[in-house]
Amino acid sequence: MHIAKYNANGNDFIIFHTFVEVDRSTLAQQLCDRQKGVGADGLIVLLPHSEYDFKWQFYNNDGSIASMCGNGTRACAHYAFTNQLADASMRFLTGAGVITSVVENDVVETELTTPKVLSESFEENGLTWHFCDTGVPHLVTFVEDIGCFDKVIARQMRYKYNANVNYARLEKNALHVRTYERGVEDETLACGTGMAACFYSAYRQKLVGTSATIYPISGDELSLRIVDQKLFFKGSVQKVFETVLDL
Ligand SMILES: N[C@H](CCC[C@H](N)C(=O)O)C(=O)O
Repeated sequence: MHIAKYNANGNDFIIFHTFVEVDRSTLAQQLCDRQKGVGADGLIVLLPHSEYDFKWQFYNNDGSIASMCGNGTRACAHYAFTNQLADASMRFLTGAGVITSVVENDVVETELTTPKVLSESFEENGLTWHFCDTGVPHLVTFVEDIGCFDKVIARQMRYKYNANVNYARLEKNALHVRTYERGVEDETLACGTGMAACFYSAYRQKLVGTSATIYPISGDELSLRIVDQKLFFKGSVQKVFETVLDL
């Protein structure tokens, strides 16, 4: 099995393409295991599709299926273009709907799904939470010091609301974001839909304009912009290696 390992600003993925659509939850757990496998936050499998350039299967590293993955869309778009599976501008089907991504060298911009507010903002654990869906559900809280990211609180909120949990610090027109990711069950170095949820929550409160620079804990720089209620997420991706596994 030919696979590629991608790094999307600290969120890392194993990617391959195939004609065979089967449940790959167990394979995802095996390949994503950082001690016994290749190691990654998720597995992305590209499959043929009659209407779009391809469709994908996305698995978190615990084998759970997620409908969307912002960083994953950028990595798999680069993979698809590099492997001549799609042109530089492509449309592919995810569990959250059709995604458009555009590849330009190592920079990829994805038009995410239309964001949805999931509840009124609320207080819990001494913090104000905003709840939205940017392809998957995200809780967002704004803090003065991103160092106060509390994994115990994040884990508790993740299970109570079955959502990813983000702490964000606003700085002029930039956001610093830390994310506890559902399905990884830990903080990841970057979470695309999480960064988008933080930007969208800040935009709705008029804390940022129609675009902003976002810094995940990896320190990389990404950008988000909103046009006619559509979110555009842009940043670099890196193919770390490709190899053949005798699976
Ligand atoms: N862990 C997420 C899916 C991956 C999201 C993240 N890796 C991204 O870049 O959006 C969930 O199960 O809701």
